Amino acid sequence: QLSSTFYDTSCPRALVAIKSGVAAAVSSDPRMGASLLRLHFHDCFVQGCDASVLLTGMEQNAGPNVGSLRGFGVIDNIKTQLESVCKQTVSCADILTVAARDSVVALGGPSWTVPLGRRDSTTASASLANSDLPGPSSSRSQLEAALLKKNLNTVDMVALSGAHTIGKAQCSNFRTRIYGGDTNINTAFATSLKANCPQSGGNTNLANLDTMTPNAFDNAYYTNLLSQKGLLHSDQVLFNNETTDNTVRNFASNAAAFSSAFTTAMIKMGNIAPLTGTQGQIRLSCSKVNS
Ligand code: HEM
Ligand SMILES: [Ca+2]
Ligand SMILES: [Ca+2]
Repeated sequence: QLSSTFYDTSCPRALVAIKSGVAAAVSSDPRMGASLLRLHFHDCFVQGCDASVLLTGMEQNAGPNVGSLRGFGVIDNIKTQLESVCKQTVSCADILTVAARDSVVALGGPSWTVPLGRRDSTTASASLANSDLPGPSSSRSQLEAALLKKNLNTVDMVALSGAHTIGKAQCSNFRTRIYGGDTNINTAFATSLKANCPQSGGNTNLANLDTMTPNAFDNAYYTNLLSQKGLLHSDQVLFNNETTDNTVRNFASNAAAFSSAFTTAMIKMGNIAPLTGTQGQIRLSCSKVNS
């Protein structure tokens, strides 16, 4: 059972330290907010929110993760600082969960209270990451199935995808979409993306997931979908003459509705299969299991 007051006596400075570590990192590199948010998502979907994604190797080498995840150094720095004030007390899984919330806040998004008390895994698995993380070419029903497997419903799915209001994606993840693979893409938008994402080569070249406000956590992601300017195939399937269209319209026109659905879904995602009590361990260093 997680509790928002978990560190109130054991490490009262924990939340402030995480917030200031995240704020410093995001102010020198706004994209870091996006990277930390994604790290938390990729953690929670594989074995639960247990910091398995932070262990060097293993899960980090899975398809959706390799050459793509960022932010490990920020988490390591925060952990080092917390170890100096509260020895072996604050888990890496909780640091990552709070850092995801603080990232959203640092980029102008909503805040919420984070339940705490997760412990850290002693294992990680690349094959589990490959099977449980949805990919950018997923259909809407594939996305729904991947989220349902984690007890997240369709509204949660549309809301969580709104995280793509910040951050970037590599050319290899949207090339098919802009070169005729999809018909539900704005022509001028596709043309503009081709300049930095050639048909061959340039696999790691980046484009903003939100073409309007890439460094602001707002509801512009949904407005983009209304004009077929979703960057990934898996973004545009949410607005494609389907049952999720009305939710997209609602979030595009009502920022408060999006904020409320997003915070609800983030808390649900943060509650996926945590290790608690005496399960797992409190790592001393987030990148490796205690020796
Ligand atoms: C619904 C299924 C999802 C799919 C298929 C998906 C897929 C992707 C892909 C392919 C990228 C680009 C990676 C790269 O090119 O290196 C990306 C980036 C990102 N994703 Fe997702 N994602 C999904 C859901 C989520 C969720 C639930 C969150 C968080 C709540 C999230 C947050 C992000 C962020 C913030 C970035 C940008 C990261 C950065 O700039 O470093 N995504 N996603
Ligand atoms: Ca995990
Ligand atoms: Ca935005």
